[in-house]
Amino acid sequence: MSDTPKKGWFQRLSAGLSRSSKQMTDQVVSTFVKEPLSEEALERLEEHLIESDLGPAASARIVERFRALRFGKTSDEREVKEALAEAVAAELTPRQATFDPLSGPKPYVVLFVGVNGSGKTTTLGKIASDLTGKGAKVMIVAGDTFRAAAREQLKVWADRAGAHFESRRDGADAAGLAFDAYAKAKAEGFDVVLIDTAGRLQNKSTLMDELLKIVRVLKKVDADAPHETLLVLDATVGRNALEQEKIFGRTAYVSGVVMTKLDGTARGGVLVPVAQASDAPIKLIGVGEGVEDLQPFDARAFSRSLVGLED
Ligand SMILES: Nc1nc2c(ncn2[C@@H]2O[C@H](COP(=O)(O)OP(=O)(O)OP(=O)(O)O)[C@@H](O)[C@H]2O)c(=O)[nH]1
Repeated sequence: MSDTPKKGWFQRLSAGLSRSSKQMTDQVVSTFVKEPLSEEALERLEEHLIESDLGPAASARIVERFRALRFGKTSDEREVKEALAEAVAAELTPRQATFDPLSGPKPYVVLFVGVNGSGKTTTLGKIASDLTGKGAKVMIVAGDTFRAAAREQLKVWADRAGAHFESRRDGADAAGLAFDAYAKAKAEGFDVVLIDTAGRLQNKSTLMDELLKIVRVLKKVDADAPHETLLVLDATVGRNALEQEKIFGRTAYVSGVVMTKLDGTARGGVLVPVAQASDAPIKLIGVGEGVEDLQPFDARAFSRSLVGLED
């Protein structure tokens, strides 16, 4: 992730966000390039921003910034895009934070939560590959003990990354597995422990009970564990991501949000209301299926890519 050369990294981000940037700028830019800034144009801008899923509150603030700019007839495409990027970045910059499991206590325990299909397993696998690539000793724990397919998929990622893999079968107690795996990781000098969790029935209390139980037993080993709880949200579900954030954010003590599949949607702007609704900052984003497509969240770079500007 963070070791990827900056240029390639930005290009991947822009390629991933191309559908969103087209949606964001096509109408917005043409509105302002063709005519001077008017109340009517500002109203249309607000509509376009809301259609791009930026949410009503942020859209209204962005429009206010545009009103203050007082574009004349001469405003060109670049000027409009720069202003839009700056306005989006102003919304997102306070909501970014870094994910750095190698600078904390060892073993650094990261819990992954989110509904099935959100990209949890893939995100965990990409992080594992990045960390082993940096020479870290990594353990992956398959906390979804009910689904053989989930376990197998995770095992493939563990093998690919060269990470140690811990699992149990057929609905074994996930908290028991997490406790034993963490104790082993501690005894054997692992740097990082990545724990996948079940994501079914996100609205049912049993799932939250199971998550809380995992957290409780990890704290028996170290009161500060898990050191990070990443909530993985799929951008393609649009504003449903806000609902998921609410459900998990309420109970799971989320410390960071990962938004995946930003390449699979024209509505990448949804990151803005999610970032603002969440107590936890955005730490990583997924813009494709490859290992290099999981990137640290950089509000400025994201905002520039979202409107189709270069770095
Ligand atoms: N295009 C794209 N696809 C992604 C991204 N992240 C994950 N995926 C794909 O999304 C699908 C679901 O990802 P998983 O990692 O299996 O999701 P999960 O949350 O673990 O779901 P379960 O395996 O059902 O528990 C897979 O086909 C991934 O390859 C991304 O950033 N971009």
